[in-house]
Amino acid sequence: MITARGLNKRYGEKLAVDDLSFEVRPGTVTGFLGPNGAGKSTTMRLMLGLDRGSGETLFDGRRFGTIKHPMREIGAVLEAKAFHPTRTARNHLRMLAAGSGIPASRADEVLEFVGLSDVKRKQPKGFSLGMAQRLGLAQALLGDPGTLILDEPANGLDPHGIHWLRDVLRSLAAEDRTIFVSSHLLSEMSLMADQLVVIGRGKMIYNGDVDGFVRKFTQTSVLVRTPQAEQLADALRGVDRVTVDALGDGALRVGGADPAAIGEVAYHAGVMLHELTPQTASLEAAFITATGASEEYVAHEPTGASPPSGPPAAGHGTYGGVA
Ligand SMILES: Nc1ncnc2c1ncn2[C@@H]1O[C@H](COP(=O)(O)OP(=O)(O)OP(=O)(O)O)[C@@H](O)[C@H]1O
Repeated sequence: MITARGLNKRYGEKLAVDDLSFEVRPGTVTGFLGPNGAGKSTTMRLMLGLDRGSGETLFDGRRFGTIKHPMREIGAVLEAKAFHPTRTARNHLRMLAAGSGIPASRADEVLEFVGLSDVKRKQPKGFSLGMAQRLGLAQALLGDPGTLILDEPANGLDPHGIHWLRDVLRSLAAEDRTIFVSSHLLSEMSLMADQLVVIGRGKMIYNGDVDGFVRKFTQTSVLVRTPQAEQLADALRGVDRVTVDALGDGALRVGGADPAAIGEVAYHAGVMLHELTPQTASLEAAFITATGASEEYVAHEPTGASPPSGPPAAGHGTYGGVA
């Protein structure tokens, strides 16, 4: 169990982490989500005592700095490619193992586990980002820790690699480990996480399960098709808190009422229905609603002509930062 209380970090005038408190429970994958620059990496560094700030993080009741062999309890990867460039992957892990009283044979085990056996005698400087991420995970797992803290571990992995990572994290969580993993991408988090801690501009936006996040930040709607669209729209607009958008061709998008309520209104108005379909809100939509106002870096639409070359500038709601 990780317990973070009142974490704060200021860079000059800027409050990068603003009074964050949360818990990460064992047996679950907890996703740490936020747009670029939200403060995820800074929070993780604070948790591990690698950055000065205020607040406290306890790992099963103890601060990181008081744990005798941290590698055996907490596996952390905060930066991909943080390896000695010329030492082989295997030697890199064997050296770390020796420093923590872990048998050297464990290096080969974890390299096999992350799929790097074939390149274990190679130097990480030639590794792709995806391979470096796998080596980072191998390093984190070296001491068979009960807690994992991973900053953007899916960054650089191909779709196959992301599915592999999801399966790995889920199976580690199923062994009752505590897994805290950051990403700025909803698509990844929705695959991997059971629980979410969502931040924007250093502040807590949401802390709870993935479904609850979608429910809280999206307004679910119902698609209705009827040959009497105008008549039904009039009847529905008379109901408190119901919103109706006419989509054309006899289709309406209705918010604020479930299919049963819409069916009843239609029945009483003498309207025949051809379709009544709840629209499931995506995690992506929830993320944009939740963090839209707190995005740190937003590319703006060009005001004049399009740039002479390259892709068009991204609009609000994309999180490809322009740091
Ligand atoms: N060493 C530093 N000096 C000054 N400001 C910093 C420093 N490190 C981070 N920041 C600022 O603190 C804020 C949080 O940065 P952080 O890297 O923690 O965000 P993040 O959520 O990890 O972003 P990303 O998803 O882009 O990695 C940002 O506005 C960033 O510019």
